[in-house]
Amino acid sequence: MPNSIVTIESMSKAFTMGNQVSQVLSDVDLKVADAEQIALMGASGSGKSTLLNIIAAYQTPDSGLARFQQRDIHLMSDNELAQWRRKELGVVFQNYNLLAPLTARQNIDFCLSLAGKRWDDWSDYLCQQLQVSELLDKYPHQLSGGQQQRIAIARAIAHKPLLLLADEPTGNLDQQASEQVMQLLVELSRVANSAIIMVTHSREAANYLQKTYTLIQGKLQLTRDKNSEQENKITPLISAGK
Ligand SMILES: Nc1ncnc2c1ncn2[C@@H]1O[C@H](COP(=O)(O)OP(=O)(O)OP(=O)(O)O)[C@@H](O)[C@H]1O
Repeated sequence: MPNSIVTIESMSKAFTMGNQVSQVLSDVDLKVADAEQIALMGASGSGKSTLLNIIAAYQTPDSGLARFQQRDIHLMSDNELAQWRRKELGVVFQNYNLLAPLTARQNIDFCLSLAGKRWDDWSDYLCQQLQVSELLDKYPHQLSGGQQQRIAIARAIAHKPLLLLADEPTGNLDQQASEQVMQLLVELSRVANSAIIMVTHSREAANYLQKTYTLIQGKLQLTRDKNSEQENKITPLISAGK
């Protein structure tokens, strides 16, 4: 049995707006093994980003626990959290979050230095694979949305994190660029033993990864497992076409 890098047990989260309570996550359990790659799917508003934010400790659950290896994520001190995020975590945010005063190269370099690393062959390689090598001296405002997204991906994986959390990393990309990103993420997982949890609306993107979990009415279900080639048919997520 491989070690779990992420363990989520009985996780629940609700949001209250006025007198309306919306139960977004309801007793969610999840185990992600070392170097395992999983896609998180589900309808818009089903709670995918909320789950990712809870794993990254940007949000706290109402109940349940989330562990990274043996550490309870929500019991880490601010200092431990900062060190963990710098060294072991990579995050691709939905809105990229590039630092505006820094060039693309400086954005990547900055995160590398926070992890105690320097620009190396892997940095060159992934910029080349993401087709951003020619864009490195530009500032975020000089880049298109898709270009910013690819820089954000490079920045999140340059230090070879043990865990990559990616919120729709191919959301703004054309098909060819999406395929390149997905191939690169699978390669990252292989060469750096990185686990990946990726939120996506794209079945094509999800199919690159080993498993797909789907959030439905607050519950998380395994809906695709490449290893066992077992598919639970959940309409309309999985088409009836043969
Ligand atoms: N801070 C908040 N306050 C109140 N409600 C929130 C908050 N954050 C999220 N929600 C609500 O929780 C639900 C889940 O949001 P979340 O962003 O996790 O969904 P999602 O599955 O990632 O959606 P999408 O695919 O559209 O990005 C939504 O109904 C959203 O309105």
